Parts: sequence; structure tokens; C-alpha cells
Amino acid sequence: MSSNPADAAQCGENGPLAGACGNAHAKGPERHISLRTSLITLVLVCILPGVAFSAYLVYANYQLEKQKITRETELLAGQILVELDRELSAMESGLRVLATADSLKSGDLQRFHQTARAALKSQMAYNYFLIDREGRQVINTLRPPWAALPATGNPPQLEEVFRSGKTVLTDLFDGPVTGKPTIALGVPVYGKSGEIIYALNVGLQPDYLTGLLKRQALPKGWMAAIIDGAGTIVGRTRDAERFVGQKVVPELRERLDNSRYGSLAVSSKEGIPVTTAYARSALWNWSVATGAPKSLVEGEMFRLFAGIALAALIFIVIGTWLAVRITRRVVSSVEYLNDAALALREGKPLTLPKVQLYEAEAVGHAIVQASHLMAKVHHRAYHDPLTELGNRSLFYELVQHQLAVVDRESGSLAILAIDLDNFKVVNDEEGHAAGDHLLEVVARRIEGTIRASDAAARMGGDEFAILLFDADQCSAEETAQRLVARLSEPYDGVQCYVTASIGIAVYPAAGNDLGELLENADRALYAAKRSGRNTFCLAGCREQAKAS
Ligand SMILES: Nc1nc2c(ncn2[C@@H]2O[C@H](COP(=O)(O)OP(=O)(O)OP(=O)(O)O)[C@@H](O)[C@H]2O)c(=O)[nH]1
Repeated sequence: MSSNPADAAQCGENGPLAGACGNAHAKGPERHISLRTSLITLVLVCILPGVAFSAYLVYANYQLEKQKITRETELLAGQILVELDRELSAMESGLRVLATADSLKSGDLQRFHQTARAALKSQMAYNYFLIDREGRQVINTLRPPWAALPATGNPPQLEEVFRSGKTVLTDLFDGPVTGKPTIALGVPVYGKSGEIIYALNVGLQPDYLTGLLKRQALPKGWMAAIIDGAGTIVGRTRDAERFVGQKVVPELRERLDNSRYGSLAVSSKEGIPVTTAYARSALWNWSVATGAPKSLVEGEMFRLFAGIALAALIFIVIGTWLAVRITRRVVSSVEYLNDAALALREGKPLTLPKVQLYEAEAVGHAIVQASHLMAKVHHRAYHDPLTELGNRSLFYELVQHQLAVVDRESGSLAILAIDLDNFKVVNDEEGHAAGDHLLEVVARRIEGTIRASDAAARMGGDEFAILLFDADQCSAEETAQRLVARLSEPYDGVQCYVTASIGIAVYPAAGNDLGELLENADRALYAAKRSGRNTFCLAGCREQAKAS
């Protein structure tokens, strides 16, 4: 309890939870956090690290996936390049065999035309054409052997065949006969004396290279392209018609010029961000590039992030909802318990407070038990154990209280002081038990004689007192008259004749406060005794007793 009555009063006025006030005073100002805030914090503390860790795992997985995809694009670029090299090498071998045809060496170009056309059927080649040392086409399987052929328009790269005698793979150029984009693979044709007399070339269409790419097992959404030595796209898995003949994006071009293989993040010709890998052939100076859209990996990551965010949101909503429910339960239980604890001071037995928590229920039971104990103590403090009437303390409190009411409402009240006559004789002659019994009967007779709204008390020994509410002199005297008569009636089991004397004090005539009223009532009582007992006397009236 607070040592300062003012503080205690203040605590009492602070509402149902004022019980906590005492501690706050004892320990000084403390930081108070509501249960709801604490529980919501708990929910967040439990959920957020899990969310952060999950997000980290998703991000780490994304990085791994990115590395994996980079490796796979590199691997795929290498595989396609091997395939391309193999195809071109096979084509070169066929071309070299064709270059040794007797008809070429003997100069029978018409017969060679037939041989070449026949060879077309077994090759993926578009056409064969023969160029002499002056760069003129002398045979083209796209034209009859006697037809005139363009004297110019062949790619200068093919001149290298005559210079070095090596196989040459040209970049993309517009075929002088068809006017269509073409690639040529040329080998030397040696004459009888061992000099290079022609360059025999096979023409390839970009469709052939695109077809080669499409035969590869590319994961869904991926793309691949074949790039010539000038950085021009010569085959492409996606939108080949649109992009074949165009240069690759500058970033890739730069990388192709500087390294044989590698990877980079770049946007494709369509503007799609792709993880790109490239590999340049050691044989032909051509490259293969493969690309995996970043959205495949990032989309998966964003889907996972969205899933985590949604799950976290659901957990937070459920956790908060539970926290609010638990808070309500705890707070309502604490309020009920607090109300019950405050009601203890009234000294009335309580019923179990309405609590929703098992732990609070145990406290509630303890409070109920305490209330029963308090009620007993309270009853004992204010009641006479023998007669069960109120005792002196209760009587004084009642009179004090009623005097305040009467003053406010300009009413009246009367006090009757009663003392049994010759009661000692009962004790002496019939024993203490008989005396006790008689006192109990006297109490019941007093209660039966006054109004239910009046109050009777045993002041001690054989003395009783009565507070008559709203009583004036006349009604007080009538009541005293009835009491004297009732108490003088015989008592079962008691031989002695017992009567009672009564002193009456009417407020305000007989005194202004409790002390004066009691004193005057006692005086009147002794006046009644002096006037012969078994009668009553009004305070302030000189022994004007009325015999019953
Ligand atoms: N049986 C019993 N006797 C009590 C109790 N309390 C007091 N007494 C007795 O009650 C008597 C009261 O004394 P008095 O009032 O002087 O006796 P009285 O015979 O009534 O005398 P008057 O009032 O002058 O008529 C005493 O003998 C006490 O011992 C009680 O609780 N039980």
C-alpha cells in the first residue's frame, strides 16, 4: 500500500487497473509497453528473421542458378560450334574430293558441271561454283554449263584460295547470280602440273545454318546464332528472316574480337536481356552465340520472393490477429481480477470472476477464497457473535452515516439505548448458558419489533441499541413502548422475570452529534432504571417515564 494517503486515494481513482499504481510509485517512472505491442513485436521477431533468411536463400539460389545458366550457355555454344565445325569440315572434305575430279583436270567443264550437280544431291550445299584465277565464275550449278556467268561479285576472301592454297570460308555476301545472301566455302583445284587453276566453292544459304541451329536441343526460350568473321549473323534460331545479315550487338562484337570464348550479360537484337555465351571456331573464324533470357531466372526469383512475401503477410496477419485476441483475453481477465481485488475491501463474498485464461482462473479462485475470508473477518469485526446483531462499531458507523443523510435532507432519527433489568440474576441462578440463550431471544424480539429498515445492535453485556430512521419523538416513544412490553414477556426456559429499560435520544433535540446523542440516551436509560425499570425515558425530559 502507498504510504501517502493522498497517493493511495489517487491510485484508487485511477480506474480498474489502479492496483498497479503502488509499484510505479515504489520503483519510479518505468517504460510501459502494452501487451498488444509486446505480442505483435514477438510475432514480427519470430517471422521477420525467417522471411529475411528465406529471401537470402532465394537470392543465393538465384546467384547459383545464374552461374549454372551461364555455364550451360557456354557449354551449349561449345557444342553447337563443334557441330558446325563438323558440318563444315565434312563439306570441305566433299569439296576437296570433288576438286580432284578428272573432268576438272582435263578441262571438261561441261562434264564437271554434271558431276557437281550430281554431288549436290548428297550434300546440304546450295550450289557449286568454280572461279578461275581472274575471279570469274566459269561454272555455277545454278546455271546451265553454257550460260553466261557474272565476271565479278565474288567475295574477295576467295582470292586467298589462290594465294595460300588453303580452304577459305567467306563471310556473308550477296551471291552475284542469285542476289541472295550466301556463304561460300572454297578449296583449290590443282592442274596437272600442280598449280592452282580454279577455286571450287560450295555455296551455303543462311537457312542451312539456321536449320543446323534448330536441330540443337535448346531449352525453351533460349536462342542461338552463328556469326561470321565480320560479326554478321548468318544463322539464328529466332526471327532468322529479320536478323540474318545484321551485325551482332556492339558489346558482343567487341568481346568476339578480343576473346575466343566467354559470357556476358547483354540485350539481344530484340532488346531482351539475355545471359549470353560465345565461342569462336579455331578452324573458320566463325562464332556461335547462345543466350538464355534473364527473365527465366529472374522470373523464378521474383515468383519465389512474391511467395515469401505473401506467406510472411499471411503469417503476420494471423499472428497479429492472434496477438490481438490473446491481448483481449488477458486484458479482460486482468480487468475482471482487478475489479474483484478492489471489491475485496467491501468485505463481501465474491463469485468467480469471468476470466478466459486458465492461469487467471487460478488467481480468480484465490480471490474468491480471500473474499470469503474477508467477508468472515468483516462480519466478525462488525457483528456480535452471540446474537448476530451488529456490534458497537457498526452501530456507530450507521449512526454517523445517517446523521450526515439526515442533515442533508432535514430529516430526523432516534437512538434507543436498551439495558436488561436484573439480567445478572439469570446468570447467577440459571447459569451462563441460560443467560446467553436469553440474550439471543432478546435480539430476535428486538428485530421483530422494529421496522426492517431500522437497525439494532448489541453494545456489550446485556446492553442493546437501536437506530430508528426517520423517527420523531412520538414514533420513538411508540417503538420504545412496544419494546418494553415485548421484552418483559416470559422467556422459554428462563424462570427469572426479566424486563428492559430504554433511554430515548431524538436528533436533533437530544444532541447534535453521535457522542451527545449516545450520552443523552444513556442518561435517559439510567433515568428509566432509576424510575423503577421496565420502562423508557426520553432524553431531556426529567425522568418522565411511562410505565408499561
Ligand atoms: N450470559 C451472559 N452474561 C453476560 C454476558 N456479557 C455480560 N454478561 C453479564 O451480564 C451482567 C450485566 O450486568 P448488569 O447490567 O450490572 O446486571 P443487571 O442485573 O442487569 O443490573 P441492572 O442493569 O442494574 O438491572 C453481568 O453479570 C455480566 O457478567 C454474556 O455474553 N453472556
